[in-house]
Amino acid sequence: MNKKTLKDVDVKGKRVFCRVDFNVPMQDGKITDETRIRAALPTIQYLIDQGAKVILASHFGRPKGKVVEEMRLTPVGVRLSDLLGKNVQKADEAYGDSVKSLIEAMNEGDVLLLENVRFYPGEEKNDPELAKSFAELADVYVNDAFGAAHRAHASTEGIAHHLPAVSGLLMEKELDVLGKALSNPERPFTAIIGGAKVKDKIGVIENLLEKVDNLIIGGGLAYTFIKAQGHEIGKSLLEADKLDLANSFIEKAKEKGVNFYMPVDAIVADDFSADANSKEVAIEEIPADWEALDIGPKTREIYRDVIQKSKLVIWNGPMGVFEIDKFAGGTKAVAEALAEAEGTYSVIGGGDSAAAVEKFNLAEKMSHISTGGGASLEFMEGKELPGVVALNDK
Ligand SMILES: Nc1ncnc2c1ncn2[C@@H]1O[C@H](COP(=O)(O)OP(=O)(O)OP(=O)(O)O)[C@@H](O)[C@H]1O
Ligand SMILES: O=C(O)[C@H](O)COP(=O)(O)O
Repeated sequence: MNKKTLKDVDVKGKRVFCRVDFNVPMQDGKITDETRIRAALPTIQYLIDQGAKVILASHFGRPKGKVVEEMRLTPVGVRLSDLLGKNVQKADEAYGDSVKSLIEAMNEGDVLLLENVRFYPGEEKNDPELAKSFAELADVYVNDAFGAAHRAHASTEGIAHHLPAVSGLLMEKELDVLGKALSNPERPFTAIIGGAKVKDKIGVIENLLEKVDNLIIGGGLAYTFIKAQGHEIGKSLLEADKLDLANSFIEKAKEKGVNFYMPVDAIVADDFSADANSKEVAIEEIPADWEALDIGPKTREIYRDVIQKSKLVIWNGPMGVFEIDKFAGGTKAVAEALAEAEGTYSVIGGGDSAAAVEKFNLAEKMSHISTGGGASLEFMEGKELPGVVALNDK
């Protein structure tokens, strides 16, 4: 990476504004998945050990520039204190005099968690005044929020123009793993693309077709490809305006010598629900009134085989409606194939695929699970991430 990292600056005794992504799933005030908090610990612990005054900032949810009581970072602060084994002070605001006084009282190695930065309208607008107000709090800026690096906001981009700005350890690791995979992949290199819509994956498919040896398609978006190839798909998800695009991807794969894999069978259901009737059918035999909600057993075998022969696999998007057990088998089969494949480096591109791997208790078996959903997707599209671009060059 050509950007400065935490190891390139001296933070002893300095006030460090450290942007993290503590946007964790929460239900009734309880954190339901703390992966992102744990992923930020190495940077926070490093700053503590170096004797920095650690000022943590994060967004949470989408409060749209207003204070929303349920979106305060208080529960995150409590959990972070437990995980660090030391007191984390929680501010009720994210800048201004009250915050400055709290910082003045800090000793080296102390940790302060600011309030949700999205309570201020200037955050998402990347308001230069708000960026300055954040910068006034500190001597050094560390961006460890890979999950929010695709957003050009005041705490992810604007602030970097006012302070020495470096990446944190998580940011560095994410960029290293994903960057190496895309620029210098071990081969055979396979991408597995699933999820609901073709629309969301156009850029990723386009970019990956230039790089991979195998492209595997699954999930709801697969049925637009199946329809484009002339098969009836019943009530399965269809984006009628993407049929030509789907065919152009298949053509491009042929031209590039990329093996393009689509489902050969499916689990179809007469309703989108847990108690629907369901059955296995060949892909050319999806009944008119049924919808395909998962890849079938023959497809799973083919995909497993490709995975096992790959040296590197990037996976983004589930193979079926994995939230419903009946239609989780295809996603689980892919996760298991990745877990069992020896000598295969597996990169999970965040979001729903990461949630699926967690659900099947296979997270430990993956080589790298990205903490970014949208951010990893944009990275895989080949886009530059504003939160990274703004950091100081080496
Ligand atoms: N065959 C299908 N029919 C309908 N919905 C499907 C099908 N397969 C998968 N899905 C749904 O697609 C959703 C995931 O798609 P989505 O594109 O939102 O996620 P993703 O690709 O993981 O992206 P992100 O990283 O942003 O979370 C899941 O909720 C899943 O139930
Ligand atoms: O959850 C995420 O993908 C990041 O925290 C970014 O959140 P956002 O999509 O609300 O900007």
